[in-house]
Amino acid sequence: MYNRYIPPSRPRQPPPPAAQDPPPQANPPSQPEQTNVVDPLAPVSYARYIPPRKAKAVVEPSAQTGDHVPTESPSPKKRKHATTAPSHDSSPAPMPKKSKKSDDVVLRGDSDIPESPKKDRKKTKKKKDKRAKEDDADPAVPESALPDAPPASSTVTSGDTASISSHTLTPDDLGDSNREKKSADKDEEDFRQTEKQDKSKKPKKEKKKKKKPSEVEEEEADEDDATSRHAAILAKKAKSLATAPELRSHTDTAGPIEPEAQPKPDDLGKHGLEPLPQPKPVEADTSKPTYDILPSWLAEPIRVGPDTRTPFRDIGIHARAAKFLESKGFKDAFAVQTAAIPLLLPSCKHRQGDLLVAAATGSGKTLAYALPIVRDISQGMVTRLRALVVLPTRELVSQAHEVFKLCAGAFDGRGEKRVRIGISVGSHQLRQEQASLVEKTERYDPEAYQDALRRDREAWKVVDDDDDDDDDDDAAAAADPEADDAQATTNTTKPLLGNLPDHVVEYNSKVDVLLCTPGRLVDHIRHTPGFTLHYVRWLVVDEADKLLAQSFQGWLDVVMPKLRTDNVFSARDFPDSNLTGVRKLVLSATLTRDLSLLGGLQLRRPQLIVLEGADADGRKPQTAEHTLPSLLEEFAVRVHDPNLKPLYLLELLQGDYLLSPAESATSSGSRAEEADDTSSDEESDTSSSASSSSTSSSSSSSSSSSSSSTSSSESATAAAEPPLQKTVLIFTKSNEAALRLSRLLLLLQPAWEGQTATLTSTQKTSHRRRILASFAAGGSTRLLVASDLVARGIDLPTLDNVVNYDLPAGPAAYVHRVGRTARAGRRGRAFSLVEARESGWFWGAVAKWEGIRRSRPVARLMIGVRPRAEDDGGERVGGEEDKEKEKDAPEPARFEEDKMAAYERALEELGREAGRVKKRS
Ligand SMILES: Nc1ncnc2c1ncn2[C@@H]1O[C@H](COP(=O)(O)OP(=O)(O)OP(=O)(O)O)[C@@H](O)[C@H]1O
Repeated sequence: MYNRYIPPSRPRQPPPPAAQDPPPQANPPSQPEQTNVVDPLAPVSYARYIPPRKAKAVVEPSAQTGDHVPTESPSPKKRKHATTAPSHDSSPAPMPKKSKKSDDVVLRGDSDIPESPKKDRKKTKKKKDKRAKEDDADPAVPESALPDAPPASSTVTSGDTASISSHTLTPDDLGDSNREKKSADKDEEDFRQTEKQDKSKKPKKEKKKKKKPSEVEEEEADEDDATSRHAAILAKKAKSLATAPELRSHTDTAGPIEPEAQPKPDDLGKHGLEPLPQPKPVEADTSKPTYDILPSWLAEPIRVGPDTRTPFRDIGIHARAAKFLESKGFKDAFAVQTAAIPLLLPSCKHRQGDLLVAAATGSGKTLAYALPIVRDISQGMVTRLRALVVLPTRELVSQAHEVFKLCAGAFDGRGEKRVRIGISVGSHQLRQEQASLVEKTERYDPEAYQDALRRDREAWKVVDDDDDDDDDDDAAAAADPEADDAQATTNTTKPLLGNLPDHVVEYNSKVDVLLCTPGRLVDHIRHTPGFTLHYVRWLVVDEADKLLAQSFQGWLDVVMPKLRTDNVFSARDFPDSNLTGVRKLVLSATLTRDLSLLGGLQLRRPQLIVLEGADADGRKPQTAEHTLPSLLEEFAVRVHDPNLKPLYLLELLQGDYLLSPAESATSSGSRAEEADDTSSDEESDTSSSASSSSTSSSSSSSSSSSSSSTSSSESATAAAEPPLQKTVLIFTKSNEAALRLSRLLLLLQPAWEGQTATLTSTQKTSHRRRILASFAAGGSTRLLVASDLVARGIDLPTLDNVVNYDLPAGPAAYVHRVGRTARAGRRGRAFSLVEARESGWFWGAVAKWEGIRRSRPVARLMIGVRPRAEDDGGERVGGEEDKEKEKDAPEPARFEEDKMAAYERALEELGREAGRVKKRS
């Protein structure tokens, strides 16, 4: 049943148009009426909410809606649908017709037979209504009976009533008068809302329509179209509702839909239910994970126990060289040397290819590659650049330089070529280095001279031809390093005109082996005339994980193509074997197993040597990523209060925790105890200014000289404090932290003044070298505070203790840091100060990580004085290892009061000194 809400009468004048909707540009505010009439949206919104008017006429007296009927009806003239909406008693002639329609609705609701009011409709309307009637009569209307696409525009006429009737009388709805009533009520509500919104517009529309009845007729015709469209849509819905149970029952009974049991494509099309295109099902990945398909050389490395020792003679080093080595303290070959050297000698006829070595710090990797390389080169006659050794830092270059010089001495005999070794680290100007690496001479060669002359003339011709755009080309060449490379190649392969007649310029390498940092190597490749890699047959990448992981000016991309080209016939032939090409040696204590990184090296027939013994718990050895020296002891010192960290360090340095030199020396073949200056009588082949024999004992700390302001009590303490006997390398997180800690230690212990040094990357290279030499040679320096600069590769044979005052950035850095001690078969100790917030990371990623192979677990060390539970008298618990009850001791460590007071005074003094430095700068 439908009801109609007739709004109460309102002021008749329409609201000012400008106040509600800003008028469009074409209709200025001065013509509000016209604006309303041409508004294209108005009829559409109105059409959507037209109420079922006839029904309302029938039920108007109903008590349900009676309350809403206004006492005063608006004038018929003001209402647009005076001819279409029969809600008002004063409606003119169409009113009876509408009443009849209303009756029809009621009838249809009861009898399921749609009766259409056809008589006063146009011909088209009749046809469409007839079709709608047929649809209603038969819910399973075939698709062919559906109406065509609806017209683009539609207006509302009384035909809408029929459409609404059709909606309420679908087969499913029939007999459910309550639902119909609710639906009608809802429609009525909607209409009321819409009517309220459109009220201001209606009177004008009505007025206009009254004036033009023909327009009203047209609108009625359009509304008929809309009606038929609605009817078609509803018929479609009815049809799909009718087929739905059928489909559902089919699915329920048949279980999963078989391909043949699915609805026919025609049916799916009818309902718009065509299946969407689906992606192909993903096939299950049956390939093996990468760790299972590692190349055999990586999966099955050559394993060697760390304690293996073999006389050099037994691994192919001839007697004289072996004797020379023995005289320098290298009696037997270490494990890694025992495994590697035979594979690199020409006597090895089997599988001569590239070699990768993953062996602990201090295991003697440098000698393992230096010895066979020098031996090979010593078999030749002419000096050519035959070996490139790339290292990440200057310090490592100069350290490896010493080992190569030692080996050169071992193979410097009758019938052998004296091997010349050069370094390039960027500490000198490029021009200086160029002069030390390449020699420029002139050779008499008329034929080559004529050839060079011809090329020279051709080059000038080309220059003349291209004169116009010369500038552009130069700029492009300058910006293109490849062009530089090409030019450098031409310079070295084709002789240039000399200054003397019939003479050509000739470049000769002054070195057989070049030890270099990657950046400087790239500089020489690009900018040094005559510098060529054509004859290189050894490429060593030491500390390979670092060199491959960091770009270093993309050095590998520059170097590798140079090693591929074979411009000079048989230039890379090995003298006493049938091998040719470049052999690559890749080494590190933390060697990467990342094949994508190693791929850049284009390895040929590689083999991997892994230095490893039994695990701490005696299990079968397994390949761990990193291996620590077997004689290294590790300790974790729990720092309860980070503010007191320097006191923990002081306590550690003064206590009995550190290893003494007497304790660290073992009988395992170490040459540390017989350390002497092996290089003093070596002739230097290069312009290197390295003078490792300097053993200046002066403290290097820039701030270590000032100690005058220490208090008398401190001086007294200092006088009582014996000088340090043990050697300690303390790592901090930065240069600044190293300087500060170093100064603080001296303020706390002035007696260590001449024994403490600081090493940072901000210092001059020569200064750093002096400090390191002093420390390595067992000079007066006992305490070295350093940043990570010396964490990797630096060989300090007499160093017994390492302290991680600040923890390193990662496990690999830890391995390299602690690996500065316990080298070459000596014992060593490493202490890490661990704050509470670092504890989880340290134990998880370092101390208990399976990726680090260690011969014994990391021990816990408690430092300081902690109150005893019973008497608060204080109990010294330092030195007790790994006691479960002390693991998470809640109460912080205490330090004696005089130590605390001295610490506070030292901090104050440090603050004052920092203030003075600030003022000065
Ligand atoms: N056969 C040997 N006999 C005695 N001492 C040796 C022998 N080989 C090497 N050494 C000494 O062992 C120490 C460590 O050698 P080296 O620096 O080559 O180790 P490494 O494996 O390269 O260490 P790192 O990974 O830290 O760079 C050096 O002091 C070296 O002189």
